[in-house]
Amino acid sequence: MDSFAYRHHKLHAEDFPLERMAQEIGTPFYCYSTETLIRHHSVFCEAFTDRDFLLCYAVKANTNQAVIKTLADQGAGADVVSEGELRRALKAGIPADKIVYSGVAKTKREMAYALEKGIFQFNVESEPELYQLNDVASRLGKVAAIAFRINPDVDAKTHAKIATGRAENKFGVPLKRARAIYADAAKLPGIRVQGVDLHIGSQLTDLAPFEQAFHIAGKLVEDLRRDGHDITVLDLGGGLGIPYDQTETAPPLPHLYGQMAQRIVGHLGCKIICEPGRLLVGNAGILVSEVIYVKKGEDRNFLIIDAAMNDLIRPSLYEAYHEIVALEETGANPVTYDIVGPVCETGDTFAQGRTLPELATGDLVAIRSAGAYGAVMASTYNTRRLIPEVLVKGDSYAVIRPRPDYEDIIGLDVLPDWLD
Ligand SMILES: Cc1ncc(COP(=O)(O)O)c(C=O)c1O
Ligand SMILES: N[C@@H](CCCC[NH3+])C(=O)O
Repeated sequence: MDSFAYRHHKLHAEDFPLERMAQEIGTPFYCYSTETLIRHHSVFCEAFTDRDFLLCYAVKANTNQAVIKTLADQGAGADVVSEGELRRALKAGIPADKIVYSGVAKTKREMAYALEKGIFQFNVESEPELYQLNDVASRLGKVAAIAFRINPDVDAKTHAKIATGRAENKFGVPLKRARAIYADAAKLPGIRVQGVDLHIGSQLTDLAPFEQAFHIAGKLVEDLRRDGHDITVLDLGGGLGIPYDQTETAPPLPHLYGQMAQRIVGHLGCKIICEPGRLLVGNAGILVSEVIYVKKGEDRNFLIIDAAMNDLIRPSLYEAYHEIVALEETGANPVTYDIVGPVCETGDTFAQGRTLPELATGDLVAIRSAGAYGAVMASTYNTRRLIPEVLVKGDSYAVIRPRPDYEDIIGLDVLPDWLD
């Protein structure tokens, strides 16, 4: 098993008391490992040693305040896409000058907030956004440091819903118009052009699309410098994939990604920014759930667990594979199950045809690789409560986000007088 997998034996290690946690907290819950977060952060940074490098954790992957703080304490910056994420990153202690702001639809309010905080860079994705940022900055007497996110029209060879670098995707400015757009930006008093940015998609399992995109970005940096722009920053985005299925070949490790990046763009002497999200947190988290019923269908066994699509939507939304393991290795006979949740949709299925030791009501299972795009994409569908998030450090754990009371969900609705 490679160093990026959330090590299975950890589930049973004495210092990782999942069964006790389940009793104390109740299921389902997310559990994150401090040790794994720190290891992933350092492995990624080591891939870019000896150069001006900033890791900006894409906080959208997991916005748990303790997770962000753990990475902030390691020196991570942040990639944010909303005022909420910016507030979270600042609250976790990430200095504004280590924060980049991505996203296709930054509002005036969000721009003003980020300018007031003095973030390192706006990654601008369109001309209208450029002009609006110039207006907001000028009004505040500020100058916004920017990179344009370019759309290199590269196929990231990942799930269509998370590929972002093709011409038909909404992201970035078209490469063909990039030089003209940079020329326009250079004339604006509220704007200081400093970089080039890209992000071609998520869960990439092959280096080739990255390499293609980095070539394009590198060539653009050279062209822009020839046009007279002082380009000092190259933001390569995130997207490096993680192993979800241990039976498949693992995606390339960060040191290979780093070597490739340095080979393609190292000579430019730019400050390199990377925005990994999933890679840092994905395999640092699991979702622990309890079996409610085992139900015999016409031709299959359903393992009905207390977690559902509203807690972890990736299998329903992307047909994503997550390994599911029994917490106790009982040695019971293997049984093949469809593993489903309680929500009233057929899509509330975590896995089909999985073989596990025979399980019964009350047994615990862990859904692995659930640290990225898990809790952050949760909803209260079926009026289910958001589930607790727990951080483990050594032999202790802390509930970072407790399970809310039902009244805290239901009481959010304020009835008008005429219904009172
Ligand atoms: C602009 C940007 N940067 C970084 C990321 C992080 O991607 P990943 O979690 O795949 O590393 C994303 C999400 O895909 C993104 O949209
Ligand atoms: N939500 C996606 C990743 C999206 C990346 C965001 N830019 C997933 O679970 O795989």
